[in-house]
Amino acid sequence: MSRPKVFRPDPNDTTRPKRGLTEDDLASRETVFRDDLLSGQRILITGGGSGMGKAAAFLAVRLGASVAICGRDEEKLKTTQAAIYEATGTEILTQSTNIRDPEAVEELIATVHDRLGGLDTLVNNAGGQFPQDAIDFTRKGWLAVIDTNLNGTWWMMQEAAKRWRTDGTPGNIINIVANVERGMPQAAHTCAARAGVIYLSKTLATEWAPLNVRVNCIGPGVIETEGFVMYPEEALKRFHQANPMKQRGNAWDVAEAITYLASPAGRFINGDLIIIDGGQAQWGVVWPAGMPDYFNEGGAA
Ligand SMILES: CCCCCCCCCCC/C=C/C(=O)SCCNC(=O)CCNC(=O)[C@H](O)C(C)(C)COP(=O)(O)OP(=O)(O)OC[C@H]1O[C@@H](n2cnc3c(N)ncnc32)[C@H](O)[C@@H]1OP(=O)(O)O
Ligand SMILES: NC(=O)C1=CN([C@@H]2O[C@H](COP(=O)(O)OP(=O)(O)OC[C@H]3O[C@@H](n4cnc5c(N)ncnc54)[C@H](OP(=O)(O)O)[C@@H]3O)[C@@H](O)[C@H]2O)C=CC1
Repeated sequence: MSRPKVFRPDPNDTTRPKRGLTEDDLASRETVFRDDLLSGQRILITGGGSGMGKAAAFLAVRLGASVAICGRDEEKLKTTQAAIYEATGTEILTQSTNIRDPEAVEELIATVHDRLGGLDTLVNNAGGQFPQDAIDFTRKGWLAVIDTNLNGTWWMMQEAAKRWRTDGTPGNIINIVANVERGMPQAAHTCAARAGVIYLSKTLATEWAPLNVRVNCIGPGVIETEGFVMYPEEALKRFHQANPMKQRGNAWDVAEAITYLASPAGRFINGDLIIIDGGQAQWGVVWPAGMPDYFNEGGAA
């Protein structure tokens, strides 16, 4: 199998299909949850302008929550804000923020408290990576992925918790990570960062229990979203073949799990990792987009 050494998506390539759930889907898709399940809750979702974060924002608003979203791209945030308003008549709060910048994170948490009157649940969903063999990572590339997924998530968690401690109010943190239990070739940087977040979360679940702050992670498998643009078409054709259900998940699968943890049903769940991957971790090869020839020669186990 020929594998590109570097794949850089072209933002102007209009030939690639648009992936992920549409705004109409997000506005009307059936949910198992009660209409007012999150009524009164204030929820901040990082990376809420697209993909799973956007789905979680739509669902939370539909279930009565006050929602804030952030991301780097202001236009993306405004588009999502307008779509949610059109679907529900509810205005969400947006603030463009790079989670890698601790001062911007400080401002974001302060704004959310000022504008929503507090914060009940923080969903750290912002993140991502590019596919590359680890040996070829540049220093800048490695640092970009670690800084976003590990440091950025940490700045958010720490700032939210400091405010909860000062105010003496309870808190709930849900970190979206990835399914890294067996590693993932061509995504070693993200595996390192996500493993860091998982064990940070397990530790803080205990350390912050006296503050009445719960911390959990959700590990999605391959979930079809706008973020798929980071991967070549050839690789995308193979993703579902590495799954025993021969399917990809969708953003709603993850949005409903976030909702479960944000709701009173999650009250006694703390320090855990919920995997949503259709069983991929239990089966098959760890290369989501196919193996190099080395592993195929003579038949892989
Ligand atoms: C062949 C395919 C095999 C795939 C198998 C493995 C992976 C499967 C994983 C499947 C499950 C996970 C799926 C998802 O997560 S989908 C969601 C994806 N969404 C995103 O990733 C969006 C957010 N991502 C980003 O914003 C960026 O990737 C990044 C996290 C790096 C953000 O950094 P920044 O904004 O600083 O990025 P820059 O563009 O400035 O780049 C900084 C340096 O990083 C290196 N780089 C960046 N892109 C690539 C690339 N495509 N290939 C190689 N290296 C890259 C590079 O050193 C950049 O610096 P220079 O531009 O100066 O060279
Ligand atoms: N889809 C999948 O199969 C899987 C995804 N994941 C992870 O789930 C999360 C959501 O992914 P998904 O919805 O698929 O993809 P998207 O690319 O749609 O979402 C990623 C979001 O993160 C935001 N983001 C990235 N970097 C930063 C930053 N430095 N500061 C603030 N916001 C940032 C982006 O917004 P903006 O560009 O505006 O900054 C974007 O909205 C990501 O962490 C992803 O890596 C994990 C496993 C599998």
